[in-house]
Amino acid sequence: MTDQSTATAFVPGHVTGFFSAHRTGNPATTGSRGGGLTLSDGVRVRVVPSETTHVALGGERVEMEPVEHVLDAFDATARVTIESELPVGSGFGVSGAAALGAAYASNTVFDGERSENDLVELAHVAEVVAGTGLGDVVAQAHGGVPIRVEPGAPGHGVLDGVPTSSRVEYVTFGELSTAEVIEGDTTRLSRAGERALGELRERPTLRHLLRLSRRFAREAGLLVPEVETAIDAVSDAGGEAAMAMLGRSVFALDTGLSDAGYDPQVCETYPSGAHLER
Ligand SMILES: Nc1ncnc2c1ncn2[C@@H]1O[C@H](COP(=O)(O)OP(=O)(O)OP(=O)(O)O)[C@@H](O)[C@H]1O
Ligand SMILES: CC(C)(CO)[C@@H](O)C(=O)[O-]
Repeated sequence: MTDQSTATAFVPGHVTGFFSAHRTGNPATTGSRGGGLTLSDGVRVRVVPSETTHVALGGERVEMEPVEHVLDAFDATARVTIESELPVGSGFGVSGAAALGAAYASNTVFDGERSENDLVELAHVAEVVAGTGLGDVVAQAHGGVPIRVEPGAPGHGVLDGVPTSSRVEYVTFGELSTAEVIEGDTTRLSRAGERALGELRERPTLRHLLRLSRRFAREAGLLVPEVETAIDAVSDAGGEAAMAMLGRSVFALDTGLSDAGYDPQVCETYPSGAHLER
C-alpha cells in the first residue's frame, strides 16, 4: 500500500452527437466511432479503501456495474463517492466517467502501478461489459471535442479532435436506456454514424459536427419528441443544437438554448482529459 489513503479524480462529461457501434468478441476492441464534446461539467470520484464495497452517487447508495468491475480488477474493496454535476442516464457519459475516475483513483490508493493507457482500457472494458457505453471513456480520457476515428481502448482505438472550444448549454427531459439501444439492432444507426464520421473528417468544425449530429439522430430513428421540439426551436432562433446520445437531452453551442427561451445548464467544452486531483 502507498501512504495515500484516499484519491480523487475528475472526469469531464461527454455527449456523443453521432456514433456507429462496433462489436468484436473482445471488449477492448469493441467500441464506437463518432463525434462529440467533452464538458467542463463532469464527475468527481473519490476512492477510500474499505472492508466492503460501497458506491454512492450524490450521497445515495447506488449500483454502478462499471465501477464494480474496476474495483474487481484491482482485487479490492472500497468506499467510492461519486459527485456528478450531470444527470445520470441522460447521455452525458456519467457511467463512463465514474468508471474512469474510479480507475485513476484506485490505481493511486491500491498502488496499482498501471499506466494511463492501462487505466483507460480497464474503464473502457468495464463500460463495454456492463453495456453502459462504447466510446465515452476514451473520449473522456482525451478531452476537447473528440472524434473517435477507430473503435476501442488505447492501442486499438484511434482518436482525433476538432481543435476548438465553446460555451455549451444543455437541457434534459429524462433518461433513455443506453443498454437497450446498443444491445439491440444497430445496423441503421451505424450506417448513419459512419456517413456522418466521413463528412466530419472532411470538414472538422464544431458547427458541422452539430449539423451532422442532427441528421444522425433523425436517420438513426433516435429522436424523441421533446428533444426534436427543442432542437427545432434553437434552429429557428439561429442557433446550433443536437441530441445527446443516449438520453432525452439537448446540447447547444453558445447561447442557443437560452436564445430559444429555455433555461439551460451552462458549461464549456473541457480542454483536457480525465485527471487525478491533488
Ligand atoms: N439514479 C440512477 N439513474 C440512472 N442510472 C443509475 C442511477 N443510479 C445508478 N445508476 C447506474 O448508472 C449507470 C447509468 O448508465 P447509462 O449509460 O445509462 O448513463 P450515462 O452513462 O449517464 O449516460 P450515457 O451512457 O447515455 O451517456 C447504470 O449502470 C445504472 O445502473
Ligand atoms: C453508446 C454511447 C452513445 C452511449 O453513451 C456512447 O458510449 C458512444 O458514443 O459510444
